[in-house]
Amino acid sequence: MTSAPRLENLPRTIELVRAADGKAELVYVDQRLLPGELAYARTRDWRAVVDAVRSLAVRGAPAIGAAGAAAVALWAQERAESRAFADADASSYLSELEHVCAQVASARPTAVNLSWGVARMRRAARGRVLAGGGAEEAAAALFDAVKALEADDEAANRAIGAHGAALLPKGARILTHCNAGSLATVFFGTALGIVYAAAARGKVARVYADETRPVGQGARLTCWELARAGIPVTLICDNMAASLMAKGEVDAVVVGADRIAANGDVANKIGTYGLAVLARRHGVPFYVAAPASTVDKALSEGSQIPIEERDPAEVLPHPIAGVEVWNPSFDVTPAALIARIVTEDGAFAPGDLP
Ligand SMILES: CSC[C@H]1O[C@H](OP(=O)(O)O)[C@H](O)[C@@H]1O
Repeated sequence: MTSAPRLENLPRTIELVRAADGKAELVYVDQRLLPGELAYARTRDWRAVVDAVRSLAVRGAPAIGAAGAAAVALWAQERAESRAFADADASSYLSELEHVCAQVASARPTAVNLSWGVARMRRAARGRVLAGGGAEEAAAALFDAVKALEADDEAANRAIGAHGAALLPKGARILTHCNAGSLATVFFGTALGIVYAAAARGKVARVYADETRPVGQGARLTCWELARAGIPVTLICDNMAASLMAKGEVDAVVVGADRIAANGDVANKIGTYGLAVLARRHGVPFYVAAPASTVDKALSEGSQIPIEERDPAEVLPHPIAGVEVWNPSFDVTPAALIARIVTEDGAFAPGDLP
């Protein structure tokens, strides 16, 4: 069985910091360069953060939620620097705030964490300004609000890990899809957070990682992360999962989520739905790990979840004349195929989410 995971070998994925000059600056791992290079990007420009989310330099539902929040905080800093609050009344500030929040939230449509993180910052800024605070006070309040969101994310992930680890048998062989690891969050991860918590309890024999076409988050990110943490990991092609389950090599499937509808339908990386069908066929429990902020009670069922379609070049880098490409980045797994949804509040049957 595994020993304690070497979490000290994992980077903090994204962090808003105070630079030497006291200004807020976002530091994040540029995940496009992994596994070849662990490189950090630094920016004070909220527009660059939006680009980083769109380009998958920062990806993973909770991580893009933190990025969205930081983008609003960086705008507030830029606004405070650009001109005194005195030359524009609160209503123009709040109008600009709405415009920036809408732009940041539009960076990627499926993960509700992005719009949730932006909305949390919008509330913080509005509260400060409507209470009579100026642009400087609003910027300072947003910096603190982002730090609180970062701390909340890691705490939620560790709670998810503990609840999820309790579901797994000793010697568990776990199949996962995409990357719902520390790299998909501020730190610790959701699906891989369950792996880390279970490994710390000596319950993990091995993780099988789907490569996850077309962007390869499993091959590039999950394998890199688990290997650095000292967790035994085997990479498989997405089309090998069925045979692995047929051989009886999988005790549980554990994946992340980008948005969960009120009835427990789950949007996650494309290919998740197929894994859930295979798991049901082979009697393998299918677990979804996500913070409660991923649950969107405004949507009654999964068919209402917006599914991002990305550049066809991700699938076919060299176009072939006459060949169309369909590249949805997510799919929806019906609640009926899910054994438990694990949040920081516990492990729930899909229809019983609080
Ligand atoms: C911890 S949830 C991460 C979630 O996000 C991933 O998508 P992407 O890499 O495109 O941001 C995938 O759906 C993961 O399950």
